[in-house]
Amino acid sequence: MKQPVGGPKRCSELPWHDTGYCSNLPAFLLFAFKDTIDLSKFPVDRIRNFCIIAHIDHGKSTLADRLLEMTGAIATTDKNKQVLDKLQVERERGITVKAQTATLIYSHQGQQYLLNLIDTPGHVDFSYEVSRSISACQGVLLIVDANQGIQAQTVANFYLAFEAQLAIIPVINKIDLKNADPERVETQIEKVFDIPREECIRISAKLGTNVDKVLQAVVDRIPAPMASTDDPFKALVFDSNFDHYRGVVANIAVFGGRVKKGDRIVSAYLGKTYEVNELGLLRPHEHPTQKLFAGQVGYIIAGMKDVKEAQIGDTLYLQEQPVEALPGFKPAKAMVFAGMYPMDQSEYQGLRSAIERLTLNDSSVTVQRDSSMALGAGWRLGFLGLLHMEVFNQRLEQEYNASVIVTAPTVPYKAVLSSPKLIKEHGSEEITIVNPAQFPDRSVVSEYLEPMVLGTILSPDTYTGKIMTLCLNRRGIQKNMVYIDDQRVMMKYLFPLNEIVVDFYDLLKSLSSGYASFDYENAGYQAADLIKMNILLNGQPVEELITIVHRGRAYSTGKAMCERLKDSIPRQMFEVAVQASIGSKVIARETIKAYRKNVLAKCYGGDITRKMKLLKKQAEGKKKMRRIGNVEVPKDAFINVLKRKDK
Ligand SMILES: Nc1nc2c(ncn2[C@@H]2O[C@H](COP(=O)(O)OP(=O)(O)OP(=O)(O)O)[C@@H](O)[C@H]2O)c(=O)[nH]1
Repeated sequence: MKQPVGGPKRCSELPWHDTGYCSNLPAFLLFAFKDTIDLSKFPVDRIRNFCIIAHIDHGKSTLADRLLEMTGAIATTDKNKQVLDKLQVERERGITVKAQTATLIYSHQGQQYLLNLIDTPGHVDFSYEVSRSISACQGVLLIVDANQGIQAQTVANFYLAFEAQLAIIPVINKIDLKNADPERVETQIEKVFDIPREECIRISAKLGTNVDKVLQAVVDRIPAPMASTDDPFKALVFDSNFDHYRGVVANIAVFGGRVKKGDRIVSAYLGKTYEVNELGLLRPHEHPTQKLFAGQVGYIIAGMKDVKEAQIGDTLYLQEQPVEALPGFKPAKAMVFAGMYPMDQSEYQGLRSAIERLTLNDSSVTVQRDSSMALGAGWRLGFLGLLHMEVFNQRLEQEYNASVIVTAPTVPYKAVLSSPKLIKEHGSEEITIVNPAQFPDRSVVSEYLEPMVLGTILSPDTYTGKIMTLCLNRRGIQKNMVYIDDQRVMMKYLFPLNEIVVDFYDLLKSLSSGYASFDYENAGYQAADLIKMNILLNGQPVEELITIVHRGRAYSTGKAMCERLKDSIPRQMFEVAVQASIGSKVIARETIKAYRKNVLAKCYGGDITRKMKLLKKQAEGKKKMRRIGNVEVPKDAFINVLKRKDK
């Protein structure tokens, strides 16, 4: 592998390589981890594997910081803020995107315990990360904010843990807040989850209050993993990362036996054999050890060159001791698709390599090559949700300095074909359409299907009326409505995914002054009367703006899209007609008046440097535009065009 100039040294070149403490960490950190951990000293009954689950911002990462501090995994300083949120985007947005693992050593009643903690993301788009973290655990800490109470993701995450039959420890966080009402939250927990209020632990993760009780509860209430070192080695891959120097680093939970450096292991999924180069614990940084035993959670590096080789949910076993594969997971299903194009075709290669590298670490993104008349060569990417897409985009810009145009997101529609010729061509009667430009015509289709979701909304009851109107506007069908205490309601709605994917959550938040929360789960497909709507700029159809709409909504959606395009496309030197059409019939039109922006108009006199500065600024602004036909379109216009302004 090529050594980057000035990059970190490879393990084998570091002076302490032979000591078994090698890692890509800087030296001062390495010495901090020079405590030898004899893992064989931790029999399975003194191991606890648990994850922290909660609604966004209820304090998972802050609690994880405190647990790491209290067990000595990191030093106690006020600088420990969301230590497990390692990505720049996580720190900027204050959200967890990727689940992280940390092994803690905890002394309780004279005994040492090995605790494996997995901090998981709270947002609905990343619930896939939660479900796979759960599969490596026997218990969860369910965190609920003492002020906000149970929210939509609390409910969704509770059910993930409940269905997996894990021990659930309810933890009420932020009791230091002035408006904290732990009594009320306990009532909600009793009512919604049927957990006795006595089981709740009231804490302040920020101040560290009662966090020791959480550690005790982990040991007392979460069962040890059911695994034996006498069994053949068997491990579940529950996460993986790509490291440019060492290849794939797979996070594993050992369900039986033991594995050591130099062992030859087999991936049950691919049937390929690898040699174990390195393994160890995550504390939370990599801490190499000689072996991993049944019940433990750690990482393994075995010369896998692509994350596809370390399939999430795969089983690893020793070459000489084949075992039956563990159940694994359903692959994450992309629910939102969008085109991604370089701002300029000369940046195509750079963007391609950035996308490839980023998808190496995020196997839930699907990538297909695509091209368009206006935007040139690009890709069609599939994401778990809109936030996932935004985070991916932000990471491309921040970590790879790539500037991209993202087209309007769409959901995966299906069509049942009626034309025998097309059925033969596609090899099946039912096709999935992820690019609206390829939406088949009604004449060759017997039925269109759209993806549905079951949404859960929790809100104070004062906003119920407004929320019901919003849901109705989004073709929602109410399935259920219950009070979870004397002021808060939980509503269940069946929605077409397309209606909630772009801006539903923002609108729900703003009409409830931030108090309502929303989560959803897939609910299959339903037949729908769908049509393809074109958008034309000066008579030229723009493929990237083709949208699939429900027939009953075509007129209002077309009108709204034209209005929003009028707002986002700046005036040009000529008049621009923005039209929405169905087939050849124009259903809406807006006109952008001609205008010539003379940036020097206010520049009196002959200050040449000032003039140059203004002209440079204008040129930079133009770089963020894309020419479609003869019209300059800002890159954000493609995505903003779908954002509605429901009342
Ligand atoms: N007052 C108070 N604030 C807290 C407490 N715990 C966490 N916070 C704050 O709540 C905010 C969210 O905390 P995080 O730990 O990032 O929450 P999270 O659940 O990990 O968030 P996601 O990763 O986005 O799901 C931060 O501003 C924390 O400082 C607490 O006990 N008291």
